Amino acid sequence: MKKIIVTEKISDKGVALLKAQKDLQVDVEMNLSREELLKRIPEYDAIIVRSVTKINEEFYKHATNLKVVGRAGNGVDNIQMEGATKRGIIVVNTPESNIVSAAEHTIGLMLSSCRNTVKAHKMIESRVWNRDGLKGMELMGKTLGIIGLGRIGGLVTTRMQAFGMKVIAYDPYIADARFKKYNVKKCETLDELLKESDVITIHTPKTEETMNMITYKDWQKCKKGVRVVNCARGGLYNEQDLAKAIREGLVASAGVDVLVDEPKPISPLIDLPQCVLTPHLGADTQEAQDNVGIAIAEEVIAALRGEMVPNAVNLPALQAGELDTVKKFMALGEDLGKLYYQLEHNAVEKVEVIYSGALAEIETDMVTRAVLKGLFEPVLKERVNYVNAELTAEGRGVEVIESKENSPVNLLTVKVHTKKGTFTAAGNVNPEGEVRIKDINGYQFDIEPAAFMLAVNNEDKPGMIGQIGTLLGASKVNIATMQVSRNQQNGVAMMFLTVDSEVGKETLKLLQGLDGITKVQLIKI
Ligand SMILES: NC(=O)c1ccc[n+]([C@@H]2O[C@H](COP(=O)([O-])OP(=O)(O)OC[C@H]3O[C@@H](n4cnc5c(N)ncnc54)[C@H](O)[C@@H]3O)[C@@H](O)[C@H]2O)c1
Ligand SMILES: O=C(O)[C@H](O)COP(=O)(O)O
Repeated sequence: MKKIIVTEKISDKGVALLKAQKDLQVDVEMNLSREELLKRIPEYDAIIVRSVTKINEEFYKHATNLKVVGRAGNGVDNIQMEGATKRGIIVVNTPESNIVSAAEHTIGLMLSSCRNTVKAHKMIESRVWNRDGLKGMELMGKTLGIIGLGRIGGLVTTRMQAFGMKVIAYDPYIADARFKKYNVKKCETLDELLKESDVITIHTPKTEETMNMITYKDWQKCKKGVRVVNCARGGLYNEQDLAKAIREGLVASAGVDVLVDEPKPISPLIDLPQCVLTPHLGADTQEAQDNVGIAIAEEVIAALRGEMVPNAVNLPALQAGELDTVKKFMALGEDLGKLYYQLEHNAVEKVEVIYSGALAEIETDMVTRAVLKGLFEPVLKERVNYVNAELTAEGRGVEVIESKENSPVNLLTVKVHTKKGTFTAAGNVNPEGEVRIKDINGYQFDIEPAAFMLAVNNEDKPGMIGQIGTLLGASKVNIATMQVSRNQQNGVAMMFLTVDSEVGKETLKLLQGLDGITKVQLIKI
């Protein structure tokens, strides 16, 4: 039975969904110390975390059985991705599930910091009714600078346009079309945004590039009295520098949901009355947490069962509509890949994956990964999977070339190059949606892959089929299908059989000894 540990609070609905799975054991352990977690993690196949648990190299070294990291939320900066990928651990998150809550909280922080709401509340709490020093700033007509026009940046844009703000944005990684779609002026540089904005809101991920993106000298470039909101990640601006800029009046206010040292409540911003702070509450609404909990439960369950997961962070993204088509070609690619090491034993130097005809139109990245997974599986077993298939090839010095060909025929061809020659296998998915192997080393077939198959090379002469059938019959192996192919009369022919059960070593030896049989190999798919 696979085991999942949940180390941070996710919604009851998410936990209930996990617990409803009969083939999974779920442990919710929210108060484990780091030491306890590292001690227990070898038992688990999957872990579900939020933004606090650090999934780093130290963690992976202990997580010897781990297959899935589920991030119940959006940002994955607490998860070291390279470590997961090289170990074949799939990382899944729920990027869309809490973005509305995060956008609304951004706006809440913007309004409350621009209107001194918290300072005013504190005064009333101490029974003082005094409006002096509490004058705020209206947002209508002001310029809002959005750093990072992604999902949340986009939601904040449309909402603040409704407030009558002019929105400008800096995001060097997105196409101009997105700026147009949101009717937002594109800033070519961060400086341009800093100079023009009355209010700045940050919505980038935390990366090496975005850490400390805004420092003291940058606040000096801004309009005096600029306001800032950060509902993205702690550390995107330098907190010491922002505090200095606020104390000097360069920045009028800050709305802050995230701190660089969180969850420790340590920051120079905390003591400044111009700041409104919340303890990373952007995603903390009933709605977002229900969405996130259910979504992460579904994804982790699917990933543990080896199914395709739409939000796998360390796998290529697939659109919902593509998923079904791609899945079928992945099955074909994996089967073709699996043939090589079961039929040949030479070290692989290069793999070519050729997509012909309509296949060239599909999203091929996952299919190529499936070919590589299938190729290495007979020798590496479960150590290779879709996540680390490309890295596995690279690590073994295998060059991978993917190409697309115009052709009237739809075909997926895998060519495995070795010092001793090239092995070729090709196939397609027929109109009924069934996988078919069409060609092995130039021998034409139409084989429906099965769990147990026999590939036989034999002299092209009478009596070959009969001998094989008789021997397998005597060994109580039932033949499901049998196809014979040859390139030339009286040359070497190839037979391909699917059988209903495993063929024992003894039977294989007897088959190998039959007159005219040159090679017999058992293939397991
Ligand atoms: N406070 C919360 O509770 C909360 C909730 C959800 C998300 N978040 C955080 O909000 C942030 C945004 O989330 P999202 O879903 O909108 O992400 P997203 O990936 O949809 O958008 C991020 C955008 O930032 C841009 N970007 C990256 N580097 C940049 C740079 N150097 N300069 C300018 N732009 C850059 C990207 O091109 C992208 O368009 C993330 O950091 C996420 O972790 C916080
Ligand atoms: O990235 C996110 O989803 C938000 O920052 C929320 O983080 P949390 O799950 O720790 O609240």
